[in-house]
Amino acid sequence: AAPAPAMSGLTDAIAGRLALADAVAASKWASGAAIDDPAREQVVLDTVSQLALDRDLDPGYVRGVFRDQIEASKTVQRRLFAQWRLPGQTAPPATPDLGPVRAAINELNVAIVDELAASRDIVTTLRCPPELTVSTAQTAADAGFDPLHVAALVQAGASVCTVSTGSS
Ligand SMILES: O=C(O)C(=O)C[C@]1(C(=O)O)C=C[C@@H](O)C=C1
Repeated sequence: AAPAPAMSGLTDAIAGRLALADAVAASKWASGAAIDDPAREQVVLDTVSQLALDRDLDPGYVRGVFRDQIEASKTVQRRLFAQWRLPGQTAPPATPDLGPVRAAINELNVAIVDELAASRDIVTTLRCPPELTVSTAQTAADAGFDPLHVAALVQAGASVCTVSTGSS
C-alpha cells in the first residue's frame, strides 16, 4: 500500500468525530433536543484548552480548531434534520440519551489534540495546506464520505494550518 499522507492521523481523527454527528442528530431528533447546546460547547472548548496546555500547545489555537469541529458537526446535523423533515423521510431510530455518543466524542477530542501535537511542526509551514488537502481527500475516500460529510470535513480543517496562503 502507498504510505499514508503526513497528516492522515489528524484527518482520520477529525473524520471520526465528524461521523458521530449523524448519531448525535438522530439522538436529538428522538428526544426533541436542539442542535445547538452552548453549555456543552463550553465544556468541550474548556476541556481541549486544558489538553492543549498539557501538551504545550497554544490553547487559543486548539480552541479555534475545535470551534470548527463544532460548526462542522452542526453543518451535518442541520442538513440531516432538513432531510428528515421532508415528506416521506424519517430519521433512523436512536436513543434519546446523548451520553454514549458524547463519551465517544470526548475520546476523539483527546485524539485530535494528540494529533495536533504530533503535527505541531508542520502546521506553521507552507507544507501544511497541501498535506492537509491530500490527507483530507484520502481520509474522506477511506471513510466513504458523501458530499455533505466531505464539505463538513473541509470546514473542520479550516484552522489547522496557521500559515496563510492568500495573497495580500
Ligand atoms: O454534543 C452535542 O450535543 C453536539 O451536538 C456535538 C457538539 C460538538 O461538536 O461538540 C456540536 C454542537 C452542540 O452545540 C454541542 C456539541
